[in-house]
Amino acid sequence: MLLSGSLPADVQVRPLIARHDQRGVLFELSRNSWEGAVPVAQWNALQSQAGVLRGMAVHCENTDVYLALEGRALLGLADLRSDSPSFRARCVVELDAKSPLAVTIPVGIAHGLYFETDALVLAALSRRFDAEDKLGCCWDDPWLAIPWPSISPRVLARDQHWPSAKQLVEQVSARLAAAKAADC
Ligand SMILES: Cc1cn([C@H]2C[C@H](O)[C@@H](COP(=O)(O)OP(=O)(O)O[C@H]3O[C@H](C)C(=O)[C@H](O)[C@H]3O)O2)c(=O)[nH]c1=O
Repeated sequence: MLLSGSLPADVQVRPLIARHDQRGVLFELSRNSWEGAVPVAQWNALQSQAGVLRGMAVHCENTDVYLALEGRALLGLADLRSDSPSFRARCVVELDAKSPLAVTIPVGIAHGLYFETDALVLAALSRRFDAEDKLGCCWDDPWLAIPWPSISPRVLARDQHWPSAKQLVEQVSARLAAAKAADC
């Protein structure tokens, strides 16, 4: 569910259909035939306690898909693609295992995950993990201005000392251009 702000272009939020019966629930996570489906190269599970924030990260080669399997988390998003029609669009989407959503995050979108409760979040990656394909900025960078609710998250010291989001935009532009050139 979109909590606040506006969704950047190309970010896809797909509600997953829960099939309940007396045994519990089953829902499909992904089908290759769904529009905009991401070919998955790797699956990750992220488990954290309430109050933790992971990110903000931005990838220039990898598309991520996030969904909550247990608990609730907030996904803060911001469009850092300077040539995007929604450049600087930012928002917060709630991932709730009770009404699951799959959120697809294309390249160039900064994202951070705040755990509202203890939670287990699944991430599908379109490419295998490459530490070089991870840039970052602070979750509360004023230029980024993600419309988080009032939170005081626990973050790694590393994630408090990234360059500013404004500087990050230039890095992202250069990397996206290089990735596009390599594809041609
Ligand atoms: C993503 C990944 C990480 N790692 C290793 C690297 C570190 O030693 C350790 C923790 O990784 P990292 O510090 O990158 O994790 P987060 O900062 O929580 O990042 C995660 O959450 C933010 C929001 C993201 O967007 C990242 O892509 C996502 O995976 O696992 C691996 O071995 N494989 C992997 O696929």
